[in-house]
Amino acid sequence: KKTIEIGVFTVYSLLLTALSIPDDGKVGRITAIDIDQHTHEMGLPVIEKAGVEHKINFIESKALPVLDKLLEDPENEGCFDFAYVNSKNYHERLMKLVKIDGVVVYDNVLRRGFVAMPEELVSGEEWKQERQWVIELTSSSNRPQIL
Ligand SMILES: C[S@@+](CC[C@H](N)C(=O)[O-])C[C@H]1O[C@@H](n2cnc3c(N)ncnc32)[C@H](O)[C@@H]1O
Repeated sequence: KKTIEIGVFTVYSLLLTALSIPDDGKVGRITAIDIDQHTHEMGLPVIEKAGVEHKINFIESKALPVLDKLLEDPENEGCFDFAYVNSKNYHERLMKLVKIDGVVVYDNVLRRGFVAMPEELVSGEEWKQERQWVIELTSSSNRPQIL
């Protein structure tokens, strides 16, 4: 019901979330953050056509300050059911904001398939670290679920 999306771009995934959550009459159930308002505006006509604009609270900003601001209010801890994100930089904060039985979806984490390869086939320290992070993240039993 209550979701957060970091990195909206031209609203492809945001539209799907907005169509999927129930329309319970409450506005702004999706907190959508992007540093670039222009790409969001490109997708806005589609959001309007789908009739889901009222569900979205778009914030033009870098994501970290918004997440920190949310966490200043203890009532926001564990308040999100779902998060959609494509960078590991927000992980620690999202673990506080998303409820215990919530779901965090990481987009773009297959990292050129490196996560499925033996480490010796992965070239570059940065990619090795990314690979290791994804493996640890997805094999941990921590809640919320990481998809
Ligand atoms: C790969 S796109 C997101 C794709 C989108 N989720 C979709 O399904 O189409 C990444 C987006 O992250 C945004 N972005 C990059 N750095 C950011 C930051 N520090 N805070 C918020 N948004 C950021 C970019 O402006 C870009 O729109």
